[in-house]
Amino acid sequence: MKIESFQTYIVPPRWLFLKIETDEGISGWGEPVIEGKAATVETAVHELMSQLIGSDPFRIEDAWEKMYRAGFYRGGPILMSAIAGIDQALWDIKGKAFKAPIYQLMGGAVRNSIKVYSWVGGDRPSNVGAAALERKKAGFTAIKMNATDELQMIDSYEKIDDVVARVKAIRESCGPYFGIAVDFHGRVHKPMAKILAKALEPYNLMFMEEPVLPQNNEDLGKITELVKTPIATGERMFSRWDFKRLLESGNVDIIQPDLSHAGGITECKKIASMAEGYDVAVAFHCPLGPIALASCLQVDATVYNAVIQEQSLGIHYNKTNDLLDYIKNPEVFEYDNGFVKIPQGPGLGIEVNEELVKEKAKEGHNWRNPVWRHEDGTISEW
Ligand SMILES: O=C(O)[C@@H](O)[C@H](O)[C@H](O)CO
Ligand SMILES: [Mg+2]
Repeated sequence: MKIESFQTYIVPPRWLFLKIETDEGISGWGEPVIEGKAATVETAVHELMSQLIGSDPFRIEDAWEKMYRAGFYRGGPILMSAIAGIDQALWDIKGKAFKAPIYQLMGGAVRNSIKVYSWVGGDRPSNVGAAALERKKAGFTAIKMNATDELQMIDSYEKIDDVVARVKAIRESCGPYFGIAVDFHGRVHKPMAKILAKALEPYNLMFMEEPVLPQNNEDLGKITELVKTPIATGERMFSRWDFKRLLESGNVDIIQPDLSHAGGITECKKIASMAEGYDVAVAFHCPLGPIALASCLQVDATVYNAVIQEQSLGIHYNKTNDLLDYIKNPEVFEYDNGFVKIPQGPGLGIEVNEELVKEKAKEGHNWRNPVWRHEDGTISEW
């Protein structure tokens, strides 16, 4: 079998899909995207794919090493996201060719399903508390919320009180054992991160995410000295080489590589194995589309230390939304009591609705991260 051709599709709300075709009629799908830079990643996909046309799609490790090593420059969000989507599509092809779900080709399953969390938003404590309770009633056992817009180096204790009030509202509406994760989103500078972490500690969080920016990961030790709360980070780290120092530091409890940003199925399985050696858990990051989610679930099936899966389906997970619209078999994501079952179909287990993808690609998208500014006019962390 040979890789014959490929197409990329920029589709709403902010995604990029890739289809790779072989000379034997089997094709596979990937989702190579970094939010806000879809067109840049698309260009990288085209450059990388030009070196794969004509090669054997089953030699995924070889394709990965070629994309990673032969280019001299390596790593970072753009290249690793491009590699990620190509890698997913090659695994999808291989699974379909062998008529097996990808996890069967990766050593087989250690679990049948994985716990998921939903995201909740809202400015007022009462709204956030009610939104979390709706998720709980819909079957979720855990949610994640953003802490705040930004906390600058020195900032107001009023903002700290506001975050605490929202977390308290969820704790009160959903009870003592409901999972609450708080995403600091790298928006909280170190001096205030210490204060916020301490203020949230009494609420028994499931985890605190990106308490500092990944560029400042050495400061995680300052946080772990202060609080017992599990620390999660990794959505902006892109390879084993990015994760190795973090794991060696001992200052992380849950890593969150993204299957569409960090080199795909092949690389994320390896990152997860490294973490297992440090007794560190994995919660794959995935605020993305159906191909990314399907890829995560295949790897979750094989990773012993995977503890929970992010996914962008919320309270309406059993109704129509962007993620489900793009596939012909939305029932493949089967939710039950806060868990989603591992899909069992060949490859990624999803049937992409190609007609709709083509239709939506005519519309495309121009999604950009919003730009925020502080009172004094300076740019805010997003
Ligand atoms: O943990 C999350 O899902 C967020 O941090 C998103 O990745 C971020 O807003 C970029 O889309
Ligand atoms: Mg995050």
